[in-house]
Amino acid sequence: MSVESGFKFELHCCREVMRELSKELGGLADRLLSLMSQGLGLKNDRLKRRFEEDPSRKAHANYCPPCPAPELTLGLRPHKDPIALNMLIQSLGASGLQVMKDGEWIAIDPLPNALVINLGDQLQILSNGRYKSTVHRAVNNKDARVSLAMFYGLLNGVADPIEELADV
Ligand SMILES: O=C(O)CCC(=O)C(=O)O
Ligand SMILES: [Fe+2]
Repeated sequence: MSVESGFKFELHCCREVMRELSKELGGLADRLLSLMSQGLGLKNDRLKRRFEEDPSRKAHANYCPPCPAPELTLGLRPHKDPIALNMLIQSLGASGLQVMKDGEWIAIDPLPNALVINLGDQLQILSNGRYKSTVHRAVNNKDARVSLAMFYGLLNGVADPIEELADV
């Protein structure tokens, strides 16, 4: 099998897995948004309805190769995700993800069969600051590390909070 046909074969496999994953995570996102709507004192389907107006789903994979001097580099610089939710799958074995809390970096090590749910800027804006977008980064490691981020949010971004939460 040539490299090229091997690659196509891999992509074909990925497409099915990604379709299934996207479907399952879409269901999870809906459940999370329902709980978050309740947390805001809104109707259960309020956030979901807002996202249905202009939905966006994107997958984004990160690969950090083994690094001989991890203390000198970063895998991903500190940032906030610009979307609403990031449902992140981390490869087991190599840690890397860190979240800023009270001025300190906290390691979020991978656990078997666990997702990391990161809130992004769109939820901070929609909730009028009641939910916070997290600052996070990925440090390098002597071992290779892969993460798969499934982003869920509004395609064209958002400028205003949900009407019921806006300051009057
Ligand atoms: O690799 C990670 O754990 C973080 C990934 C991430 O923050 C991103 O893709 O936006
Ligand atoms: Fe991120």
